[in-house]
Amino acid sequence: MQSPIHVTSEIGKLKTVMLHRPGREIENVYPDILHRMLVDDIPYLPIAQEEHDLFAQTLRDNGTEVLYLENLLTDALADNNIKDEFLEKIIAESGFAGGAIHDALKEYLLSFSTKDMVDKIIAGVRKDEIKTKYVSLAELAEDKDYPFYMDPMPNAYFTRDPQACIGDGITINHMTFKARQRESLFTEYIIKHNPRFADKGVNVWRSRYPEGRIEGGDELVLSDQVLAIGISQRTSAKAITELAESLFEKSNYDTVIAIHIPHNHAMMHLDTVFTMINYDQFTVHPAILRDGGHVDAYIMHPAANGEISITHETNLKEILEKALDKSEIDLIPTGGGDPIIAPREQWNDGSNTLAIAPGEVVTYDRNYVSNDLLRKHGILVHEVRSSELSRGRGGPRCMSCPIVREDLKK
Ligand SMILES: NC(=[NH2+])NCCC[C@H](N)C(=O)O
Repeated sequence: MQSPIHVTSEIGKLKTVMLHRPGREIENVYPDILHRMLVDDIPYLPIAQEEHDLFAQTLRDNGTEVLYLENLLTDALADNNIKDEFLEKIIAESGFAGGAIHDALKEYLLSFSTKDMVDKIIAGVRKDEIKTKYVSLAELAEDKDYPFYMDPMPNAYFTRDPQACIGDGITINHMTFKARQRESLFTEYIIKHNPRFADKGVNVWRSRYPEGRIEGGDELVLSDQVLAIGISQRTSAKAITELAESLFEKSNYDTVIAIHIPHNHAMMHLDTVFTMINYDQFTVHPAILRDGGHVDAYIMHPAANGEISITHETNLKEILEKALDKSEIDLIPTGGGDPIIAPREQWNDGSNTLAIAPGEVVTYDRNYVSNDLLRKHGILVHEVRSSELSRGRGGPRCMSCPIVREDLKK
């Protein structure tokens, strides 16, 4: 049976992608919680939606089927028992496993249609929206000034991170910060219960329950055998080891390249500093390279008795040439490597390109220096508007989760 998931590279023609159109969750962010919500500013919602619609249209115009997370989840919850089970879990993961607040939240959420309920869960539930049967101490005395029972999920439009499709399977991710951890429960229900995926033989390489932290922004599918992954603020060595073990045992993958990157907010994921855009071309933010183009990378392969061999290598070009069997790799520096332009454009996701076919990418219009340079290197660039979307600290790659890509010609 053909799996409904098929991603054997970062660059094969993008056939199906999952997005989330930003909604009311954006307007539930206010200055005091910016840090906790992992954003630096508050997008202006109507324009963010307009920009997002244009992004989705650019993908459709280029032959990509666009699926929306909110619709996939709604369809996954069509059966009332499953919907009930999901609600119990999401309310528990929001901090209320039982009690008066749990009961009131459940009753409130059940009063919506399933689609509106999904939108509401993403948007967040304010304390003044519900009435509890009796007043608990928690209600009276805990976080008195905090306005939410269920936090908004303003990062939901970065569909890249809660999961990642690799080969005919998926990792459903244990995300790092509380602000995003509930997002991958959506993926779990979509894979288990949406008719498009349920009982279709989708391999779950790693579920969201083991402790090690991992996010899709760190998972780069370089080929049908090679995965690159960031050791980053969001992805731990423990999770990478577990994923490598699972892939080596159950899939075609025999090489995992773990690349250590700085652990900070500007470079939270590998895809904020490094993306693949053609058979032999990559964008790279010069700040991750030491003199001579060196990084700290650990190359993992299966060894005898289910063990894993690890070698430490540092020359990024050579690592990629060897892993992809290319005689020459072209590393294109974000912002041309200029000491001001490079970090400025990287901050607004100048390295976060989404390849929609080999040598063809979608990027933010604001990163014009990087975009011009990509064109000089022969890349076809589709620019999308980015004034508001970029405020969430993610670009076209972060905003998209490829579900199906065409295989590359060998
Ligand atoms: N794949 C990515 N680079 N995603 C960016 C996610 C940005 C989001 N504000 C976060 O901190 O989680």
